[in-house]
Amino acid sequence: MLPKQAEITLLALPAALTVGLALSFAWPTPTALFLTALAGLLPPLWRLHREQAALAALATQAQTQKKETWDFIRRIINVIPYPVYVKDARSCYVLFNTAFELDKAKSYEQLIGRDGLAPGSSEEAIRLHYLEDGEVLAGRTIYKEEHRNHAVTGQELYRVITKGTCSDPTGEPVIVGVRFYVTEQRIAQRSAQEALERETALREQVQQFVQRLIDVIPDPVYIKKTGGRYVMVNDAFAEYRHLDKSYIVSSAYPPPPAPVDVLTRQASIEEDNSVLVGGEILKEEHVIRKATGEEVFRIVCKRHSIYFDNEPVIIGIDHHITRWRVAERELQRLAQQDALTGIANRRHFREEADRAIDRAERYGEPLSLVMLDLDHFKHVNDSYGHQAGDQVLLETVSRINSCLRKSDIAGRWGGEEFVVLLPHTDAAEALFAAERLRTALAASPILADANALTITLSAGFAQRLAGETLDSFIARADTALYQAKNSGRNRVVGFPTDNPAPINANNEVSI
Ligand SMILES: Nc1nc2c(ncn2[C@@H]2O[C@H](COP(=O)(O)OP(=O)(O)OP(=O)(O)O)[C@@H](O)[C@H]2O)c(=O)[nH]1
Repeated sequence: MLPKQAEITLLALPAALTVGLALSFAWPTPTALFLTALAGLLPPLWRLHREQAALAALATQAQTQKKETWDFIRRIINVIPYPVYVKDARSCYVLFNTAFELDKAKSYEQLIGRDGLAPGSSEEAIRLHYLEDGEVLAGRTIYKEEHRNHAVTGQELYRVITKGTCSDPTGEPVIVGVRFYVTEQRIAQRSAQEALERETALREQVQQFVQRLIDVIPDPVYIKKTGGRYVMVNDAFAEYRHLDKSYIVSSAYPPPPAPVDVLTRQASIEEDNSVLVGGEILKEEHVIRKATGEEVFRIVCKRHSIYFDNEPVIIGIDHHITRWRVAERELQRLAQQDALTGIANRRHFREEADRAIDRAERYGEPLSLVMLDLDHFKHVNDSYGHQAGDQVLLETVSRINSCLRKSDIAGRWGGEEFVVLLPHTDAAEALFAAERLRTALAASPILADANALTITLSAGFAQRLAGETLDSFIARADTALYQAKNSGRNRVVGFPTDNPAPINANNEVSI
């Protein structure tokens, strides 16, 4: 647009030309000539005027178009619910949406054309602000997440900020920034993480408690996953396996197999598989044999369960009862044995004799019994002492045992009285067996407390009659023994099988 004076000048020039020409024809003075010359400048000045006017119009149009474009872009970005802004090369806001105004908690007027720095920002904050904008203008793209509190409301915020550069409609470089809020997601993530951490801590506490609980149990207890992977074992289990507890549960795959034979192990694997799919194993007392040959008595219980990580597991307890069984066996042995001589006591002998009678009855086999009594044993005790008497009893049993077959059963009937059961033996064979016993004792003196004592015994024997009870059987042998004592001692007397009546002198068998 030309200034007003220039327009007046240009409009005055045609008038000056007209006046100049009229005067030069009528009165050709220097003034007229000057005016004529001035009028000659008219065409170029007019052209200049037109060109300047056109330029001014173009500039006005460009400004209008830029404003329209800016307004259009602003309408577009106003639709975006996240703060979006454009800054010029001086880091001042030239365009932004209403979400950005709300985000900054400032009005349009407070933001437009300003750098947006909070009043009182530190020099370092200002420096970094311009440094980052400078880098963006140089081509760097910013992508960062910030965790902060809202300047006005104090609300906790998480936002992802992106900044890049491009040219504005006039070709000037600008910074385009977008703030994307992820507060809800991040808080939800954080809550989930905190919940997970709480659950993990709780799980560890529960695991520690369970560990302490099972460590109190004196029997091996374990929790096992598929493939024999142990996830928890107690002290007793580690001790039984002779392995470190942490090694058993941390070893990748799987710990050394249990020290049992192959068949036992295979059976155990099959049991595990059935429990893992929901079964249950309860094995009453049974015996396994360790590789060392040692017997282990136990009661096994395996139950299906779900571990903390939702995997199926076996909770197992091996109730070891070996020491009770060993003690029980020992008690049984003691209850069955005579304390001094170690052979069967009267009660156990009767049990064994009952079984032998059953067998003999079933198979129709002969069965004989010999009652033995030391002669004048009281005299040994009285003369040499009780201890010497004991030594005599021990040696007597030793000699009795040396004369018997494996299937024969010897017992102490009481005091210095013994009983021997002879399976598969009839009266004739029993006579020889009893005589062998008598001879074995009388053959050589017994050394008792440095005294060589010649000891003899008397014996009575009987062959069992079909259907006869043990008491009757013993009574007949005892009757024969009584007869042996009465007829002089150191002898064997049999109760005849063909005459179950009480013995008398005529049917006595004596040697
Ligand atoms: N040292 C010892 N003596 C025992 C034991 N049990 C019983 N006696 C003794 O054995 C003796 C048995 O004596 P008696 O029943 O009179 O019989 P005996 O002296 O052998 O006479 P006869 O049988 O008639 O030949 C008693 O003195 C008992 O005290 C024992 O375990 N050890």
